[in-house]
Amino acid sequence: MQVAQIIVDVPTRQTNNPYSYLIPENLEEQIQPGMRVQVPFGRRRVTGFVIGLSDKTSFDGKLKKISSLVDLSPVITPELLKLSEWMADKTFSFKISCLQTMLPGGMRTKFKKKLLATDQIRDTYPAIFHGQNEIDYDRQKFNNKTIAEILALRKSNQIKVHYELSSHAKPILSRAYKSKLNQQQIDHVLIDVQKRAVGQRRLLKMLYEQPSQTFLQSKLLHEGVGRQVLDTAVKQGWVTETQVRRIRNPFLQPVSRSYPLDLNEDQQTAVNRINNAIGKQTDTTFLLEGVTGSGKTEVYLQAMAHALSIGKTALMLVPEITLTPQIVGRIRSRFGDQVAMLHSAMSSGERYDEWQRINSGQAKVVVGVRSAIFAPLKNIGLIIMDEEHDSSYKQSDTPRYQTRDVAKWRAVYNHCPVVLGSATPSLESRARAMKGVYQLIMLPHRFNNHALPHVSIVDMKDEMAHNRHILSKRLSNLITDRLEKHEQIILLLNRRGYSSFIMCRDCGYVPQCPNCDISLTMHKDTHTLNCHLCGHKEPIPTVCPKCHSKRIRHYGIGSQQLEEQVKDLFPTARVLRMDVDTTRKKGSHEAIINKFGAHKADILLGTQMIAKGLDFPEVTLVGVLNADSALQFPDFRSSERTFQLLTQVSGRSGRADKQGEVVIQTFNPDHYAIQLAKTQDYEKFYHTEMRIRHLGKYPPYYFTIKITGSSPSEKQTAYEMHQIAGFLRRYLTNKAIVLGPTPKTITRVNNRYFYQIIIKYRQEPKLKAALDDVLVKSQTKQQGGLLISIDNEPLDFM
Ligand SMILES: Nc1ncnc2c1ncn2[C@@H]1O[C@H](COP(=O)(O)OP(=O)(O)OP(=O)(O)O)[C@@H](O)[C@H]1O
Ligand SMILES: [Zn+2]
Ligand SMILES: [Zn+2]
Repeated sequence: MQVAQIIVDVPTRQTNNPYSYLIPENLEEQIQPGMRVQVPFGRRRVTGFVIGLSDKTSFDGKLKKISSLVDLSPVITPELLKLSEWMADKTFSFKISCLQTMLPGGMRTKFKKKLLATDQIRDTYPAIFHGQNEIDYDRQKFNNKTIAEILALRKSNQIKVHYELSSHAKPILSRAYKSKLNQQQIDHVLIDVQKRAVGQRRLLKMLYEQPSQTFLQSKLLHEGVGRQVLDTAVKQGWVTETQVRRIRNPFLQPVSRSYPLDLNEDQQTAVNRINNAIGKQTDTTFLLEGVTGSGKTEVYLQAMAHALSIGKTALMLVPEITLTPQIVGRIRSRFGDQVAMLHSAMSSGERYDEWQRINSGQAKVVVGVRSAIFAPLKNIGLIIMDEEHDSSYKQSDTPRYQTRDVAKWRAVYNHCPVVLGSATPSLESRARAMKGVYQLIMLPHRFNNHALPHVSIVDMKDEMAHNRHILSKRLSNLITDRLEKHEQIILLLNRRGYSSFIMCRDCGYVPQCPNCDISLTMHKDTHTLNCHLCGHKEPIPTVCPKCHSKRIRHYGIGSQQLEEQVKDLFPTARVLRMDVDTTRKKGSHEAIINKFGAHKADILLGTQMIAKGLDFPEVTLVGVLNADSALQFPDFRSSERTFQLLTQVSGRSGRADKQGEVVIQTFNPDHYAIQLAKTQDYEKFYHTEMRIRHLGKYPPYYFTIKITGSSPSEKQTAYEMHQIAGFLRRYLTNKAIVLGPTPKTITRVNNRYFYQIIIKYRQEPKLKAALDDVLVKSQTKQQGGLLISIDNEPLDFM
């Protein structure tokens, strides 16, 4: 008898290793690693992932049996199974969490399975299909013998399995028609149809040419066969009406085909080096450092094309906010229907359909955000991470993985290169390139040698003395100038660390969240004060609860207010706003960008969303309204973030023939991150920042670990965290630096108190063992609700 090793869906330390279950006899041939099953666990029934199979002989004692199958074919590839093991280890998380993370959202929760059969199979297996082409698998009570039969059919591809989300993602069915006549009969009918009945003749011709084809109604209508004609055709018995499942199409608009462009010398060198590695199947990591507008995208496209040309697939990742229709359009125009897209703004049904196209090998190019790194793509020839420095590549919840590391793991597995691309590489990556761990490829000039934009800095301290408007004199003069010249403008409101709150002008009172140590943010659209951490909401007060003054006002500025002010100042300008509020609806992000791209607006204003990736030739002015709001963060990476953001957004200006200009408004005009963004001198920034990191013993000179502990009692959190810090100091070498515990910047969230410990180290062979020990102890003791989490290479120390 065979035994399956199963990781059960019970996320605890004790259940982190596989359990063995007997495979029911009928299913022995069918169960494969990567499928999900239901198993008895204690008194419950839980889902689990089969990760391996073995012979019973090595087991004594009584094993429980697998109760039922969840999947009829593997949903996790052998590669991803292996990856999950590595990832659990690397991110200090449970294997089950890693496996779950790899599945597209919809499949993690509720879904139904449909079996789809051809007419022939339907009739051969009446006990399964009862004369239908499509049945609900879960509704039927099949015995194991029938299930084995179904699995065999599925394995030999004689039937198809389709997952359907039971709740929101219903399949889309389209009306369609199929000929009931053979060609001879059609000939016959045609004799009787009058010449004037153009529609009928057209339909019959189409049926004649493809008698076994199922025609979508939409296609027929498009071809000039009207509804009336179709009704007649059904009545006359020429066709039958049916429904077909339509694959959801996440690409809203068709794109026209594009062809490889002639590369300039730098681009050609880059492509040659990457293609060479693709051909040789080496797992080299390249850092493609190219200034904004240098043409990195074309390099990606041609390297991907090379991977496809030798029969491989390609995976390209982009940050959440740059997965703009623009970049997807460029990729799709080159590779057509081979492209699958994975993005969080897609419905779970769409994501499932795309995932399915990838899993089945139909899609050969995948473009997506962070989670797309788990696409079940086989035979990968190239992995690209655009804007590799972007913080969205690090997952902030468990499993806290860094996409870059996963990409490198998959590259090793697939023997393919990774390309990390950026105008402002992360210090980590650039430092690795300097050490020769990565290969550095530079694109130092803009395409066609267009000049980088001219950047000026406005000191808002001076400005405030005579102008209390959010737009400085210089910026508004330039806006007027551009409007006159009929050129376009982008205005960025930096929202990181910036919120719009209300304050009493008489006593200084600021409303706070009752559950968290943070002030409430004003939401004009819902007329509420909201807590961004726990979701608490309350009405906006009209009198100060503390001193009863009526002068309780709104401070700070949101993009909505900015829009109003800009419209006030420039009443004739056509203004578009892009932020979370205006992009909530599906397709709205795309609509705004298309509108701006078609020059149906003069000013595009918004938050970080507009900072990256956009390529519009008519944009010749970029204004940054509050450059330094991120600088005030107590975080060692805040200078790097600020520099990157300013360089990126400046890079939107003057990308074509016209010289671009940038105005940066700031209260810290002398800060090096701002000064160096002015000259867009990455090289100097890199060296300056590296010196600071060296002095402060920060990454990339040191590796870091953040341990966060929380409980409902502050005293207890502090006590337990002191114990842990003490243990680490005793256990690790004296070269490791253990900082804390300290309360986190926002100590109380949802009435739990958060403390943290930071470990900095260069080489610490016993670190892994120590941290595992911390986790095991915290779980077994449960310590009255103390929850511990470990973040390997955290993005911040806050
Ligand atoms: N070989 C080429 N021939 C013609 N045009 C090109 C070529 N390479 C790039 N371009 C054009 O140059 C512009 C900038 O290229 P692209 O958008 O790829 O830059 P990028 O390096 O990705 O910049 P950013 O980092 O700012 O997004 C685009 O309009 C692109 O079409
Ligand atoms: Zn007051
Ligand atoms: Zn709160």
